[in-house]
Amino acid sequence: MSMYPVLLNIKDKPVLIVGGGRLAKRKLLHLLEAGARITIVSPDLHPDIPTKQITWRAKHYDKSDLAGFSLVLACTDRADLNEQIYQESQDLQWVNNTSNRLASDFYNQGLVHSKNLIFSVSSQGMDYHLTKRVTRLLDSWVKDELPSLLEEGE
Ligand SMILES: C[C@@]1(CC(=O)O)c2cc3[nH]c(cc4nc(cc5[nH]c(cc(n2)[C@H]1CCC(=O)O)[C@@](C)(CC(=O)O)[C@@H]5CCC(=O)O)C(CC(=O)O)=C4CCC(=O)O)c(CCC(=O)O)c3CC(=O)O
Ligand SMILES: NC(=O)C1=CN([C@@H]2O[C@H](COP(=O)(O)OP(=O)(O)OC[C@H]3O[C@@H](n4cnc5c(N)ncnc54)[C@H](O)[C@@H]3O)[C@@H](O)[C@H]2O)C=CC1
Repeated sequence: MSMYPVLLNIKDKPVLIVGGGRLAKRKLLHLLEAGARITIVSPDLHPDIPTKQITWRAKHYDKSDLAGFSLVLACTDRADLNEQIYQESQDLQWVNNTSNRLASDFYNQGLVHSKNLIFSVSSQGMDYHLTKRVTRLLDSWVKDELPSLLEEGE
């Protein structure tokens, strides 16, 4: 069985990120680019997180934080807590557990943007190192080769 890939129109939709570290920053930037309304629950925030563009709950996570969010990213450095967030979510909530792919409702993908095109890479959770390598190769190809190939096709 394979996973089902989609593009979400997430503009103005509320998204919860639990944890405010390096990984949260990386996932946040893609979500902000797509216009999501982000709330972060974390006692601290990575210095590169743009505080003016998010709502920050400066506290430790508890279950009540999940209320009102369909999409949740569990990005803390505690695998047990990320798992707890996944377990405490309701049926209609989708949780990205970043420390255990086997207890996660959705995965992020390697992304390359080029004008209106989005190229995404996924190993369906099997090998993120491979995904990272292929994404880098794809990025070079999109920059170096694609423009001339598109010109030829015109
Ligand atoms: C299932 C998934 C869920 C999700 O995160 O959505 C997942 C899971 C896990 N990743 C882990 C670790 C790392 N992942 C990366 C990198 C990326 N990981 C990404 C996606 C995904 N990772 C999803 C499936 C992807 C697929 O299907 O192929 C990318 C593509 C996109 C993104 O992260 O946005 C991005 C590369 C893109 C780019 O760079 O372009 C690095 C390297 C780095 O950070 O530089 C490390 C550190 C390695 C190290 O330290 O050696 C761990 C162990 C955690 C632990 O040990 O605790 C788990 C948990 C597990 O596998 O169960
Ligand atoms: N899926 C992926 O792509 C990757 C996953 N990881 C996983 O992500 C985890 C986090 O990594 P980093 O962001 O680098 O760690 P980090 O240490 O930079 O950030 C962790 C954050 O979680 C917060 N946190 C801790 N306890 C909390 C609580 N009770 N409530 C709310 N927030 C809490 C901390 O305050 C901090 O802001 C790693 O341990 C690893 O399991 C790491 C790299 C890639």
